[in-house]
Parts: sequence; C-alpha cells; structure tokens
Amino acid sequence: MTLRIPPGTPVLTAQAMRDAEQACFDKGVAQGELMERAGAAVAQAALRFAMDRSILVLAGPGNNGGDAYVAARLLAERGHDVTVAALGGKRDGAAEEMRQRWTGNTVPLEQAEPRAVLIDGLFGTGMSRPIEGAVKAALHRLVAAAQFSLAIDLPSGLDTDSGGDMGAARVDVTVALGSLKPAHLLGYGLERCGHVLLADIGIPISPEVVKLARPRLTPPAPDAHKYSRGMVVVVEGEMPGASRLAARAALHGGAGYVLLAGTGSADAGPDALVHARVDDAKALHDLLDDARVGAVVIGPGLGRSEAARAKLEAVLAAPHPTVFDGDALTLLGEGATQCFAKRDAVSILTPHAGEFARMFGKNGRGKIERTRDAAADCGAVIVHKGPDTVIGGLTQLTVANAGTAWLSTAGTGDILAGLVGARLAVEGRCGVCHAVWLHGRAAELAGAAFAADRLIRHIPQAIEECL
Ligand SMILES: NC(=O)C1=CN([C@@H]2O[C@H](COP(=O)(O)OP(=O)(O)OC[C@H]3O[C@@H](n4cnc5c(N)ncnc54)[C@H](OP(=O)(O)O)[C@@H]3O)[C@@H](O)[C@H]2O)[C@@H](O)CC1
Ligand SMILES: Nc1ncnc2c1ncn2[C@@H]1O[C@H](COP(=O)(O)OP(=O)(O)O)[C@@H](O)[C@H]1O
Ligand SMILES: [K+]
Repeated sequence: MTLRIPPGTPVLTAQAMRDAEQACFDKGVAQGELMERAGAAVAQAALRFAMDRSILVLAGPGNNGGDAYVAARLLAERGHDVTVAALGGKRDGAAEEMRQRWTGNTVPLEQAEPRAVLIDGLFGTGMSRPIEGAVKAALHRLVAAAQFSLAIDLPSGLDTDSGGDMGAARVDVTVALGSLKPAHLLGYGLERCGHVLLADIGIPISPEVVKLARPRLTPPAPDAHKYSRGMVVVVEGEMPGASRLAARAALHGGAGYVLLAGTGSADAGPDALVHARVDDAKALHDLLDDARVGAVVIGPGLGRSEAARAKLEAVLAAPHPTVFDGDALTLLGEGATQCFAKRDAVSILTPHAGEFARMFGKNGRGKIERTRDAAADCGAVIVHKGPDTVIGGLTQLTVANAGTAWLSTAGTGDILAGLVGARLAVEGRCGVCHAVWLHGRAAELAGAAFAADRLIRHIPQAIEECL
C-alpha cells in the first residue's frame, strides 16, 4: 500500500536498504516476492493517476527494472495499454524472471515513442555513475513528453545518499520502496522527486536517520514560574537587529524569561524583553554566573571584532547549554571542532552551508554523513540548515524539509537560533528538533513573501498545534 509520508519515517541509505533487504532474505523471503510487492505498489500508485491513458514503462538492467516489469504486467492485466522501453538484455535473478514474465509490447529504450503516462524504472538505489549519452537523452525526452510521470523508488539519475544530480529528470510522483532514502529529502532530490509516496513492502526497518516529525509539547506545569519555564540569555552584538530577532523568537518560543545582554537600551523590541547592560566580556561573565540561566544564544549579529571574540570566549567558558550561530561560528572557523570537543556544557551549532564549510571543510560526501561526523567530532548537536536541514548529534539523525522556500530571507536563521535557545531552556536537547519543526511550521503559517519579523508572530500558533 502506498502512503503519504507519516511522521518520524525512517530514512535509509542505499547500503542500509540493501542490509534491510538482506535481513528479509535471511528470514526466507524470496527476492521475487519483494519485487512483486514493489511492482504492485507502483502499479497501484500509477492506477490512481493513469486513468485510461496509455503507459510507457522504462525498465533498466537491475532490480529497479525488475520492479518495472512487474508493474507493467499488473497494469496490462488491468486492461491498460502498456509498452515497455527496455535498457539492456538478459538480467540476473528475480529481475530476469520478471522480464520473462512480461509478454507485452517491448521496444529498445532509445527507439521508444512517448506516451501520456511514463513510469521510470531505469535505475534506483544501484545508480553507480552519472547517466550519459543516449540513455540520458531518451529519459529526458520521454519524461518531458509525458503528461504524467512516476519514478520507481527514485528518479533515475539521483544519487541515493546525497540527492546529488547524476542526470535525473524531474518526475511528478516518486514511489519510495520500503523506506525513504536521503535523496527524497536532500539536495536536487527535493525538486526532482515531485510528490513522494511511501510504499510499505514488508521490509522491517531499523533507522539511523528519520524524517522530522511534528513534536508533542507539554504546556507549562500548574506551578510554573518565569524562571522554571526556562530563562534564555541572548548576547547582543554589533548588528543589534539580529540579536533582537533571536530574543523575540525566544520569547514567543515558550521561554519564561528572556534577557538581552548588550547595550541595555530598551528602545526596540517587545516590552516583555529584559535588557541588561553588558559592556564587555567581564560583565558578560558576571551576568552568566547565574544558575537560573537555562540557555544562552550567541552569534546572531555578534560581529567579528576582538570585543565580539572576547564575549564568545566568556560564553564558551560558562556552564550553560548554548546555541552558537552566525558570527560565533565564523569566529571559530577551523578551530571549532577542537573548541567544542573540550567544552563540557551542551553546545548546539546552527550553521548554514557556508558556516559549516568554514568550520568542517568541504568534501564530496553527503550532507547526512558530513553532519553526523562533525557532530561526533565536536561532541555537539549540529543543525546544518538549508531547504534540507540535517540535525546530527542526537540519538537519531534527523532530516527536515521546511515545506516553504519563503524562509530564504535574511533574519530567519537568527529567529531559529532564538527558538532553539527557548526550546533548549524549556525541554533540554530534544527541544532542538522541536524548534526546527516549529520554525518550518511558522513559516508555512506566515504564507508568502514574509519579512523575518513577521515569522515570529506565528510561532505561538505552531506551538499550539503541538499541545
Ligand atoms: N532494496 C530493497 O529492499 C528492494 C529493492 N528493490 C528495487 O531494487 C532497486 C535497486 O536495484 P539494483 O541494486 O539492482 O540497482 P538498480 O538501481 O536497478 O541499478 C543497477 C543497474 O544499473 C546499472 N547502472 C547503474 N548506473 C548506471 C548508469 N549510470 N548507466 C547505465 N547503467 C547503470 C548497473 O550496472 P553496473 O553498475 O553493474 O555496471 C546495474 O545493472 C531499488 O531501487 C528498488 O527499485 C525492490 O525490487 C525490492 C526491495
Ligand atoms: N530554500 C529554503 N527552503 C527552506 N528553508 C530555507 C531555505 N533557505 C533557507 N532556509 C532556512 O532559513 C533559515 C536561514 O538561516 P540563515 O541562512 O542563517 O539566515 P540569516 O543568517 O539571514 O538569519 C534556516 O533555518 C534555513 O534552514
Ligand atoms: K527509477
């Protein structure tokens, strides 16, 4: 049965998927049986969209192609006009069995004529190199000419573990088999997969990575007071607007008391915000000598001067859970790993792609692996932001798609930092994922073309949806 993606859905790399499949075989399930289930799920999804239109099924040389032959057979049995466009000749194992069981019309891929409905079963998790030449040209020609296109497991030409583009065409619907893969949530996959459906084909899954789910939050206890609700200190910087955004987000994110440590001037920002005058690192150190502090936020608008660096040093030395964002991360640069590894208190890092690269370098591996490894090296939680935010350093790696690209406007990261601070003070480390969900949901509620300031107003409603 194909499903919309439920909360907390596992995300498996190509190798983890193969391991899960192997565990299934070890229990006596035949490969052909899994392929029948996969093909049936694809055929069922295609039936919903195909109506009485003619169907072209692209069948590749591996098991993705095997699934394609099953789907073709089942759709033809339902009376549809189906043609298979095949790549390659004789196959191995169950895929060859399924090819032989297909008795309908078959043409070589490169000679195929477009049909109204296209099912792409060329390559799935076995993509080992970019698609090129005549195969790529045929895939793009046939997908572009179809009125509706559906990919089996993944659009052919997407790198399973990174979502990197290896020649993929964008399809309307992708039926993920057994589990989501990183490419359904990351990089180019966000656009190329179209609408993703999940087909449960009976493979038991124990996930290392999950898709972010809506959290369940609890309202304040009956005997709560402002300090027990969570006290957040936001360090004001040389660009005070950014730290004010963070502080206001913390106030609207459920913290009981938010203190902006900087000029002490209350000219701007809500009256509920407490302003403390902190002229230098020594004053900040003294202010942080307070056991009531539940979380500190430093980085939004901090600046990169020596004074900013001194404040950062004071915060690093303090025993409080801390969110490090923006300039705080840039100031640390390549020294970040060493610095966080020796810090005892909880550290949450919220880099965007540029800040992440400045701290941990760039290499060819996928976002999930890079985030996981950096978090492990730092002993920190890392929220690696973007349309495909990856959160590492908690029990499970989590991937979050915000659902709206309107978040790509200045200041939304400052708001996330404040919100993470609030949830950290209220709930501890698990609050990090909750903050990311609330941020994305608030953005959906804010609609089109919002300025970051307006996003903050929607945080309480997002929280209310989780109570
Ligand atoms: N795991 C599960 O639980 C289940 C998995 N199932 C299905 O199996 C799929 C994975 O199947 P798979 O491993 O056979 O790989 P697949 O994607 O068909 O491609 C491999 C073939 O393509 C070739 N090839 C690769 N790149 C190429 C290129 N650029 N250009 C040209 N050729 C290229 C490659 O050749 P080679 O690299 O060996 O030279 C090989 O022949 C998975 O996505 C799902 O649909 C379900 O049936 C049941 C449950
Ligand atoms: N295209 C996008 N789709 C969804 N979310 C996005 C997109 N671009 C950015 N975001 C999110 O918006 C926020 C931007 O943060 P950041 O780059 O630090 O901005 P700033 O420093 O201006 O506040 C992050 O939470 C990021 O995940
Ligand atoms: K495919």
